Amino acid sequence: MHPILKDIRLISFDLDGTLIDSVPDLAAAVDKVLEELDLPPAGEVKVTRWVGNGAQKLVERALTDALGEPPEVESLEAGHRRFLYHYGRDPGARTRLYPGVCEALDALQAGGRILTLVTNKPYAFIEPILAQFGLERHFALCLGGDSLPQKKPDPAPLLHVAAHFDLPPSTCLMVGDSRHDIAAGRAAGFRTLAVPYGYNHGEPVQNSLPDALIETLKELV
Ligand SMILES: O=C(O)COP(=O)(O)O
Ligand SMILES: [Mg+2]
Repeated sequence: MHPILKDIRLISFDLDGTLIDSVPDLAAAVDKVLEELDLPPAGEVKVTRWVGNGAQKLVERALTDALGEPPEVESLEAGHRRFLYHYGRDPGARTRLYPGVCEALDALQAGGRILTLVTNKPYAFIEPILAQFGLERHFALCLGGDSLPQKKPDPAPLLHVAAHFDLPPSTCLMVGDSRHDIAAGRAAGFRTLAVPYGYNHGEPVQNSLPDALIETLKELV
């Protein structure tokens, strides 16, 4: 067992870039939106740097890049709607689990810890993706980026989770791939653990000074 788990009763996992490599499907949906607008495709390398602040922000970054200036409000809203449509058709088609995810979730759950999911991804996509990998039974509570008025890096989703289970934040751990996970965790009073293989706007997540860093989730258990 990793030493950071001592006294930890609840763990909140980030989804994109932590449990799943979702960029192939996110990039495909972004590129469909751009294609409908006769704009050039963005591709996976750019999308990897844009993931992390939810679907609308992803579309805004893609449109800004393609247009050379921020989109009008109406174009952004339309692009966001088209993105949700395209991504929602099969959100897990080319998405893969990272190594060690199943083993870690199984072992942590068997060890009696409460597992929760706190992602900035829209809530509607969580269940189909978890179900595709047989992971839905692991999580006692899932929050999407649109579940509350605030999303990570705001601490509100994590504070909501801790309060829901009536636990002090100091007994909770946030596990994520980006500076938004570490900032939210720290602001909520959670302990923080980072994985380096995900998406962090092209910056090493170590720069956010998490309490600990592991190479894969296998190291947790
Ligand atoms: O949808 C996003 O932008 C990122 O989602 P995440 O919070 O699961 O990394
Ligand atoms: Mg992430």
